[in-house]
Amino acid sequence: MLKSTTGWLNSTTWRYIFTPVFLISALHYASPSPSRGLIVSGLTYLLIVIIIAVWDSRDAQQKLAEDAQRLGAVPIPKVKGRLPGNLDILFALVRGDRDDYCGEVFRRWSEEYGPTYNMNILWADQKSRKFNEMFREFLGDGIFTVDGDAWKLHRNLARPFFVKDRISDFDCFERHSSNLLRLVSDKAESKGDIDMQDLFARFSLDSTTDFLFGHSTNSLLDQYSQFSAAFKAMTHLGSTWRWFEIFENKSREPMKIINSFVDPILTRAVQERSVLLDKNVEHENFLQHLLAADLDTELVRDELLNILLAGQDTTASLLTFTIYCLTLYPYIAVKVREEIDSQLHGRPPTVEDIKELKYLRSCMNETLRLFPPVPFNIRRSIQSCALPSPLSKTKPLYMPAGRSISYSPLLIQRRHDIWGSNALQYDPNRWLVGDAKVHVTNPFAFLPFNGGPRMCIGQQMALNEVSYLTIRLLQEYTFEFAPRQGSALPPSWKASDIGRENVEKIWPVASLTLMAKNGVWVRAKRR
Ligand code: HEM
Repeated sequence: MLKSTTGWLNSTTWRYIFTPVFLISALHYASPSPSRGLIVSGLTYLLIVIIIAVWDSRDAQQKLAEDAQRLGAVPIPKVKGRLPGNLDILFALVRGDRDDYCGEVFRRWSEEYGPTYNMNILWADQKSRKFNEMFREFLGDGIFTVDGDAWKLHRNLARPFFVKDRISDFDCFERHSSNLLRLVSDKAESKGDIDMQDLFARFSLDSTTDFLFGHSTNSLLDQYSQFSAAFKAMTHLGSTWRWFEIFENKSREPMKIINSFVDPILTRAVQERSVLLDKNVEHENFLQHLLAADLDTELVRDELLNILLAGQDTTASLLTFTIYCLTLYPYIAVKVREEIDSQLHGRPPTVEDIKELKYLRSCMNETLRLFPPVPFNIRRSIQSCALPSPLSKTKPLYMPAGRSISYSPLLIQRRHDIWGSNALQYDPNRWLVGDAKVHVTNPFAFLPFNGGPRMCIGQQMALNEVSYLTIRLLQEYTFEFAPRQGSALPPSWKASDIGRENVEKIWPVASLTLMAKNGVWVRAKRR
């Protein structure tokens, strides 16, 4: 279990508030003049707090140094800013997020300090907050937001539903693919541009709700889908909105819309729960699977929203960047289409077909490598430990307990020392020969679905879903990139010899997932 360090009556409160206030009150009353007493008290308070803070900090540093020594580890290199508290580093982060290519600001620091560094903002390592504190209202307690034994319970409960038969429900993919193809067809006929990012977000919302609830949001059939907008709003509120909640609860309206979809389905399913408990009854969707496990209704609701969040944006992101890469490299699109045509001769794919389409899979892997849907991730150290040093000859790095550790699949998967001199090139062939071994020998070299025990549970389902829709699109259309007015890239990118700036036609940005700023606009032509 994770430690709780909060509580208003802890030793910090005593040291910084109660004790100084007690001393000051004593001084104040002992003083002959009230106004002089007030000034003396104020200054004394400040002095006491500074002394305690310095004392505490020295004490803490000493303890950390001893712990590091015990583990035979050295401190992680600290980024050296120019302003006190590394405030300029904080500003650089904000500026980088706004103006630079996704992750570029971190890449620059890694050139200076090595691949692992401590940003040391405001004189402190970043103490972490639990994910569920950030998304409490939206996600409650589900597989994504809980840790320890509670997580194991959720994982064991969910896993059996993600078996081959379930995740290969191509009828579900076909229903929503044909809705999407109809929209593409309309635009192809009118020679209009299409934002594929928007269509893919709706497609994955519709198919994932279908899979989870047995009811689809059908947002592809409704251009002004309220659910789609509300879900987007909730996932993008992230961690900061609570600070502004004093004036307005920004989650109230979107949550009302989300609940108006979820609650009636849940109520109906709960009424039919007794049927689901019969072992001979097959469960058609994840909601029924959870209800049959006799879970509390609120927990069922949380779990469904957790998995909807986990599966929707990520799948949409992979679809978006796959089509983007195929328009950016038309000669690769030609090869993928040839492979699809020779395997399928125009019919929709089966699971077995998808296994045979090795070049398509290589393209998806290459897209996941250069444009991982979760480009940044975060972990928390429960206890202090020694991390293996990325610079092999030095000692391991010391990680104190209770700290946030951010890592970037996007940067790791573009590293030349791991992926070779052509690391930045989109080269599906690397998955067919030689380099494919990289992620076998080092499972953390390629981690779009994460690694370790919390690895994505929906990986195979996502790969089936993305393959299915990509095949259906390529069977019927060719796609050309359509530059969009008002979404020009920074002029400096063309001349840049760093990263992929000079080849990109869209601006990849990181929200919770990787997206294209302003969308991915294409023109479709029927084959
Ligand atoms: C291309 C699509 C996808 C990508 C790239 C992806 C990626 C990831 C990543 C990186 C994690 C680890 C998150 C963390 O612990 O920090 C994760 C977890 C998870 N994913 Fe996916 N995911 C995808 C699709 C899906 C789908 C379609 C589903 C289900 C419908 C799903 C369900 C989950 C669940 C339930 C977890 C939490 C696992 C746990 O904590 O034990 N994902 N995914």
